[in-house]
Amino acid sequence: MDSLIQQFKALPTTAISDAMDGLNNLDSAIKPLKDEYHFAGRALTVQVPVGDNSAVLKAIGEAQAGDILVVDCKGDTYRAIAGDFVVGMMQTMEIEALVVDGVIRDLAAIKDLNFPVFSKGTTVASSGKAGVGETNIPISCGGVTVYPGDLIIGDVDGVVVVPQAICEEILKKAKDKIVKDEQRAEKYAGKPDEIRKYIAMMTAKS
Ligand SMILES: O=C([O-])CC(=O)C(=O)O
Repeated sequence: MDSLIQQFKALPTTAISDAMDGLNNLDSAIKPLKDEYHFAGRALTVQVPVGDNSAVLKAIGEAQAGDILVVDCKGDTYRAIAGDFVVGMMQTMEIEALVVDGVIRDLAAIKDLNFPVFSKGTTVASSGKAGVGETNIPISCGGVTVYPGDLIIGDVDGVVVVPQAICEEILKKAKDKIVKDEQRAEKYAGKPDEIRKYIAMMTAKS
């Protein structure tokens, strides 16, 4: 894992989101299958037509170790973009995580794999495999434009996308935000008088 990705992984998504004014987070309906999942990596983008996951298979074949598969399936929640077999292949090919604006199936078996999946939930129906769809193109996933190679970070609070061109700037802002949050917590924790002053300041009419 390169140093930039490692540094992003050390931060909570909330701080990264704050550094981007909350404007580049995926729809909050896209959640981790387990609370402890936390990933960071480069996006390998996938666009599929509703109900067909051929391009997901194509992406698994193209992936580099550490990639995050980010799938735009137009928010469809009827057909699964992957089950335990497809997710198992992602794990074997050293993909780091799957993020999809749709659903998966074989929930229990996927949880047993301990592979980070972030989705809108589960279904029973599988996808067709007609061979259409694209990889490595700009997509829209969960309301956010994702370009191949963008940084994508997910944890229990959600998923945030950092465009490649502003990675360094956002990393610094997110680190600064964490320091500020820590200083604020220290200033107010266990100090009712300070809290009253803070509330008065924040609610004063100008
Ligand atoms: O093959 C599929 O598309 C979905 C599936 O059932 C699996 O991955 O196990």
